[in-house]
Amino acid sequence: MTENDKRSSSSSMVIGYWMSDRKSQKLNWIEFGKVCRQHGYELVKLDLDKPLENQGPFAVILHKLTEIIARNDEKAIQIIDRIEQYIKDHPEVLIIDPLDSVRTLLDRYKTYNVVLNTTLNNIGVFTPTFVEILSTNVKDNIKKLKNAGVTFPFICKPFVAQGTNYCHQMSVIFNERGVADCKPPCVAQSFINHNAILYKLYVVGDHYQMVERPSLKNFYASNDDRDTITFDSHSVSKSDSSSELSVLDPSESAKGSSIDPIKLHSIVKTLGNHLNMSLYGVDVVVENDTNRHAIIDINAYPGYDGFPDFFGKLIDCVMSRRAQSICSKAYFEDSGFDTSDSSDEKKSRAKLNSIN
Ligand SMILES: Nc1ncnc2c1ncn2[C@@H]1O[C@H](COP(=O)(O)OP(=O)(O)OP(=O)(O)O)[C@@H](O)[C@H]1O
Ligand SMILES: O=P(O)(O)O[C@H]1[C@H](OP(=O)(O)O)[C@@H](OP(=O)(O)O)[C@@H](O)[C@@H](O)[C@@H]1OP(=O)(O)O
Ligand SMILES: [Mg+2]
Ligand SMILES: [Mg+2]
Repeated sequence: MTENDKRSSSSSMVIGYWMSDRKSQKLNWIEFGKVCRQHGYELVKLDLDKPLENQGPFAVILHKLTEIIARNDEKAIQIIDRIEQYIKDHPEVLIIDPLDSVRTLLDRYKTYNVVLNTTLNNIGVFTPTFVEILSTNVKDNIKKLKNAGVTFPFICKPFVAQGTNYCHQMSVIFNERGVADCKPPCVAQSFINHNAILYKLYVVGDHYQMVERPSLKNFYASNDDRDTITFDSHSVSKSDSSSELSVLDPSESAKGSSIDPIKLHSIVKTLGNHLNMSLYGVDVVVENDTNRHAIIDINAYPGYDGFPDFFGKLIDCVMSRRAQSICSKAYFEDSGFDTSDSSDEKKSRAKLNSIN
């Protein structure tokens, strides 16, 4: 009897997972195996070099494939194609999270547009003005920045948001001379002064948690010829970061910004609907003086550093998402929809949403 035969004859359902060894070590992932067993699930690591058909059957696929999607070389494309084919052939499998939704978050420009298209603006939550920079032509870029309303200082972020070794390399640009330092393809985004405090919202299905982190200090449009500052975001906003870029000028008082729990709740509820993701993180800063809340970054499957009982909430998320998907499939089938046809399912999901 093979491992797969044994599995299919046992009563536990299988969660196939993949994340890098580095990530699983960081999360102490072995512990999650125990939590899964307590809830009737078996946790099996996917072998991405082999067909998934021989490794299942899976009830759930749980992954952090950001670095493979972002790699985009021949081998990576083959791996992702194989996973997508398996998902297509097995519509009953729950995937956390859908690859298309993850792809959106891997593109900072698309991500900011998602936020822009929500109603969050009505409650004082916004995404700072941004524009995509695709060329190295400084004159054209200055024009583009002006037309979009991006103001100095602004922050330049690589298009790719996660999973590469350059995606966290950023710069703060103070003047037209600095525009030459933009490294396309990137997104230029107006800098929001926020007294060097970042709020990270970690979301696991219906649960979320806020943690406070250090952030960049206040910067002002300078009349002088100030040089561009370049930095690695991971040296600024980790729980143990102590970058000199986070130290406020002596003339500034570190007045605590007032984070609004209702706004945070609305951010999670609203983005949950728009992103179609269960595992993500939202970075928020509170603008000095106005108290408006700015969403400056959204990450697929973030670090969850400081999230209490992450594994308990993760298994809870898996189980409730499975229940939702089983109920909605039953509803669609009762309504005569073909659930193997994703366009049909989209139409009926819209109908279901309008009823709920
Ligand atoms: N528009 C902005 N205004 C002010 N500060 C910003 C802005 N955008 C980013 N920052 C600062 O730069 C840091 C890095 O930006 P961002 O969160 O977009 O990078 P990242 O590499 O995607 O981070 P993560 O590690 O969370 O994925 C933030 O933690 C914050 O301190
Ligand atoms: O380094 P941490 O553990 O904190 O997690 C970071 C995570 O690294 P990982 O690869 O180890 O998951 C990053 O993913 P990649 O860019 O590497 O894809 C990205 O999601 C960050 O936003 C996370 O930072 P956080 O937002 O939680 O502070
Ligand atoms: Mg961030
Ligand atoms: Mg990010």
